[in-house]
Amino acid sequence: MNAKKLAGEKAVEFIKDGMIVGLGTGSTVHWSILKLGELVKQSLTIKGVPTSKQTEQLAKELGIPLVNMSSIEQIDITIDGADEANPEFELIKGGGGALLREKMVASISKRMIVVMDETKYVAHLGKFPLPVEITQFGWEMTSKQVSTLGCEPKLRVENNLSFITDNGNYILDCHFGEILDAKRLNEELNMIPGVVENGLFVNIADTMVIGNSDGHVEIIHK
Ligand SMILES: O=C(CO)[C@H](O)[C@H](O)COP(=O)(O)O
Repeated sequence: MNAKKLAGEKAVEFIKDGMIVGLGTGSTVHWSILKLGELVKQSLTIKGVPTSKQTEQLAKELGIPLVNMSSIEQIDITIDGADEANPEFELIKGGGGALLREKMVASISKRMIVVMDETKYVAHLGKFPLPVEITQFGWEMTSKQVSTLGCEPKLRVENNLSFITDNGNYILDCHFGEILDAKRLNEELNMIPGVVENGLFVNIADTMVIGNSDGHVEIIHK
């Protein structure tokens, strides 16, 4: 059983006619977007707010009408994946590099539904290195300052080149070990000049849809 597909498709059951829907990024929410595309072709009327260029392109190909963030006040529901989630509904996101737009979209959503397979649901965050988006300008200095919080930041590289986000920034992947105070680390990271945003989502998600390889789907509400 494809656990990501199970979770991704299940989450779409929360979407109702007329909603503005935040469209996350990644291989799990991909299934949600495909399903939404199918439903839109039938009769569902929604407007999507994409969290990355990749998602924007997919939504356009599927005929999902899109709306610009700047022309709306609020999003009804955002569906997005996560790299890790704990029972406190705290997340690490940004494995795909879309964390800034993902956090902006989720932060104006009445509800954020996280879709994942069971391997992402963990007791403590921190096995997955925390992505931190930083400006290209002065990145070495920013990296040094991030390291003082207790990690060895690694500049993300793709195809032998520095990875560049949709916003023109770099990503540091930061292994902090077990993150016991996500709220504090989130605040401390974002206080560093040069840090644009980090992948910790605290007090944002309210529903988790977890697909299991044995075929069952668990839905947990905050
Ligand atoms: O945060 C993300 C992208 O920035 C993704 O949601 C996260 O990496 C999970 O991806 P996937 O569903 O492919 O495992």
